[in-house]
Amino acid sequence: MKTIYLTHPHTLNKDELEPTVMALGFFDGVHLGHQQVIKTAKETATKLGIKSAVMTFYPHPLVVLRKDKQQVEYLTSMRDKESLIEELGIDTLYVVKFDEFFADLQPQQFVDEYIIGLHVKHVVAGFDYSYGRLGKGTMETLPFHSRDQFDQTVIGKVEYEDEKISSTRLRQLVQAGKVDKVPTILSRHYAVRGVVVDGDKRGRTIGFPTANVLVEDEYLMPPLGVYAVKIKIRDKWYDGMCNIGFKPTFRDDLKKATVEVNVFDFNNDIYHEQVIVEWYTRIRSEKKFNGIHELIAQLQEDKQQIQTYFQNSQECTCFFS
Ligand SMILES: Cc1cc2nc3c(=O)[nH]c(=O)nc-3n(C[C@H](O)[C@H](O)[C@H](O)COP(=O)(O)O)c2cc1C
Ligand SMILES: Nc1ncnc2c1ncn2[C@@H]1O[C@H](COP(=O)(O)OP(=O)(O)O)[C@@H](O)[C@H]1O
Repeated sequence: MKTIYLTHPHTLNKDELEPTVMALGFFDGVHLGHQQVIKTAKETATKLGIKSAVMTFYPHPLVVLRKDKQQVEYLTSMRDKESLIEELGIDTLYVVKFDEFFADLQPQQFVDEYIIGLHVKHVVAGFDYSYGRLGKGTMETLPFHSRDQFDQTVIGKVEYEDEKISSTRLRQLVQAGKVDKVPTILSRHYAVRGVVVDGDKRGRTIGFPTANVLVEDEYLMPPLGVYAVKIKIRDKWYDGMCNIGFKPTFRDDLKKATVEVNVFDFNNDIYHEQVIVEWYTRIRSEKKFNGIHELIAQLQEDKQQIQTYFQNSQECTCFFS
């Protein structure tokens, strides 16, 4: 897959681009609803014998449209989105910088420059997709703005248990700590990327070394607590247990929660390694213990519980293989 970054006004020339079927959307998470849109674009392209493309935007439109919102937390980084979309067999990914100039485009101008102008012959988008200034363009207005240059397929609401599958719903699950419910609508476990950094060097002295993961700050994080996780280190997945918290048994000065993973059946130096943490289930809240022995007893119990959990779950998702 080729990824092309565009900033308004773009300078691509329609005559030098191959005709394509394009899926349009922000696609944060690339969940089951998004997958339906992208797969339909791919299938339509195959049927028509032309190339497939996805157009997405960065950063999230809210960053530009809502001045109070400096940063949006994402379910997928641009890198995750790219590999997930590539996995669906798409030929070209357009990433359009969502800035104030792009946000200000009239709907017709967006269609002229970013659909017709990119040699798109067929558009696929969800029923509630909107485009152009103030989101004035909708799937109802798209045929009018198309100038008969392209066709369209509208994907209806994709639901799970009578509710629309959406990035918002996924965010609510993650923020509520219900990471075990995520796979039903995401089709994989929620995952974040980060790097292993130095901690207090206490873990190894109590028999539970922990990789302190500095998570890339754009990711939405689950709430504080202890979780069953899988962690990918140097191309291999391991089971483990993770605490997101402030270590109240030892510290009362931390400003930011740490993300610490005790990796099962593992004994290597992994400082500075890039890792991926996949969230399986939340087992308890963080507690302040009366000393180190109580904490160790709890960690032994946590480990037992999580090992049993993984023994009983046969599935292997691990998308980012
Ligand atoms: C699975 C797990 C659960 C934890 N639960 C708690 C807890 O409930 N309370 C607490 O104060 N610290 C908890 N911790 C954090 C430990 O206090 C921490 O790992 C230890 O102090 C080592 O820190 P270090 O890696 O910075 O050396 C937990 C850590 C792990 C891996
Ligand atoms: N099973 C394991 N789980 C996590 N980290 C481990 C493990 N075995 C060895 N390590 C290494 O030890 C470090 C953690 O030891 P710890 O004493 O908790 O130090 P720190 O406080 O710097 O995280 C990890 O960053 C990693 O390099």
